[in-house]
Amino acid sequence: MSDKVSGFFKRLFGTEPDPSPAPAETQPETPLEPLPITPDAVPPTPEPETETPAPEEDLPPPGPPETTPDYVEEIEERAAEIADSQPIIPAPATAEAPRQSWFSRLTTGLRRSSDNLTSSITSVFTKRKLDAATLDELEDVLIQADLGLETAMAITETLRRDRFDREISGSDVRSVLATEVEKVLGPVARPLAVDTAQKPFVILMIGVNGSGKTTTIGKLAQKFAAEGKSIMLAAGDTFRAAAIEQLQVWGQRTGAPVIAKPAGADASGLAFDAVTQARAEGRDVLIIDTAGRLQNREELMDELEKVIRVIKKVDPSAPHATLLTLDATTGQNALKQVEIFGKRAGVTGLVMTKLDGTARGGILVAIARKFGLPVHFIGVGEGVDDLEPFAARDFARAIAGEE
Ligand SMILES: Nc1nc2c(ncn2[C@@H]2O[C@H](COP(=O)(O)OP(=O)(O)OP(=O)(O)O)[C@@H](O)[C@H]2O)c(=O)[nH]1
Repeated sequence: MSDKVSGFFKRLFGTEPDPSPAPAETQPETPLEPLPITPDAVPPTPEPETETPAPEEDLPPPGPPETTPDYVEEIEERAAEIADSQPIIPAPATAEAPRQSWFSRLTTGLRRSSDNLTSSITSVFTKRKLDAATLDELEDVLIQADLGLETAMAITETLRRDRFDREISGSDVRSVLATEVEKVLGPVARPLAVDTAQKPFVILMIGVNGSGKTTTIGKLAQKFAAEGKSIMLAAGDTFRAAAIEQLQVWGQRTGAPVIAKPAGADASGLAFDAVTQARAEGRDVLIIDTAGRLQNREELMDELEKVIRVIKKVDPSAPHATLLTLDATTGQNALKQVEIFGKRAGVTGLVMTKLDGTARGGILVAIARKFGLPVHFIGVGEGVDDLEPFAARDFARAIAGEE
């Protein structure tokens, strides 16, 4: 595990990210002229801290006004003012922070989940010998930690088989927990393989509101840029002006052009333009953002299907990866999200974010067992280094509280 610059350390505790930012679900009717891409439209905020990272005091409230030409003009003027007064200096989000290995950041990030589990395990294992009542209690603890019934049963069965009526400590149980969790996660821990024969390799980012799509795109763009890939971003969350600006900030940091239109523009039209342009420019990777949508909103899921159909008009093999971002703090609801987004949008892989903000990290195990979809990345903070490829063993050890 290599050391990386980290800026998240001081933010890990006491920050409970908002799991349900306001939906922006009204589809405006009036098509607007494309805005010129203005990569310097926003100040060089190191990383988005809230759902609406741009200064808000000048902005009208979100909603229908975002779609008016006046509003768009105002944004452009404000962007120009900011650009004049403030040079954009792309900087790593976490430049001044101490270096810390990914494993220790993972452990710190998952501390709420692991503390929850290990303290419950310790309180169950007060007796010296393992009996049936203790096993039942343990099963309840594991189910409450969102690990899922099957994994909970697998763990208690292993203990029943190997340790029944024998002396056992909390740390023995934690080690069985780590082993069983790793068994479930091993097969799904698969890196996101970018097929370099595809120019561009199109990644579509989907998920419910506030699950971390835009932030994840920024972090991925940073990783791809560091690998020397030529990237393009598409601000397909056309519902929210702030999301467009947020992506433009990431575009500046990573040197990636951002295809954008004013808030309210048609998302599928934007996706079409983006794939066409990325193809014409021979880009390696195109990452397309989408508006957050609740999986139970039929019309919004229809719209997502349309975006995919339109992408296929330019390249029938695209999107080459459809990544569902899951906010770990949503717990059991994440299972429903995987099921419905999977059916409607053909999810090819998962990214789980905000594992640092919850005691419910065990949900990833339940999801892995139920769907077997590849888990490509996990996020344990808002900083650019807080997203890493998913490693089953590290996660299993961290959640079981094993150092
Ligand atoms: N603590 C923590 N916060 C995160 C993580 N990933 C994203 N966030 C934060 O979650 C919030 C929402 O992230 P966005 O990327 O805007 O989410 P989105 O899915 O694009 O949101 P919509 O555009 O509303 O659908 C932001 O404040 C992010 O900084 C993470 O791993 N940990």
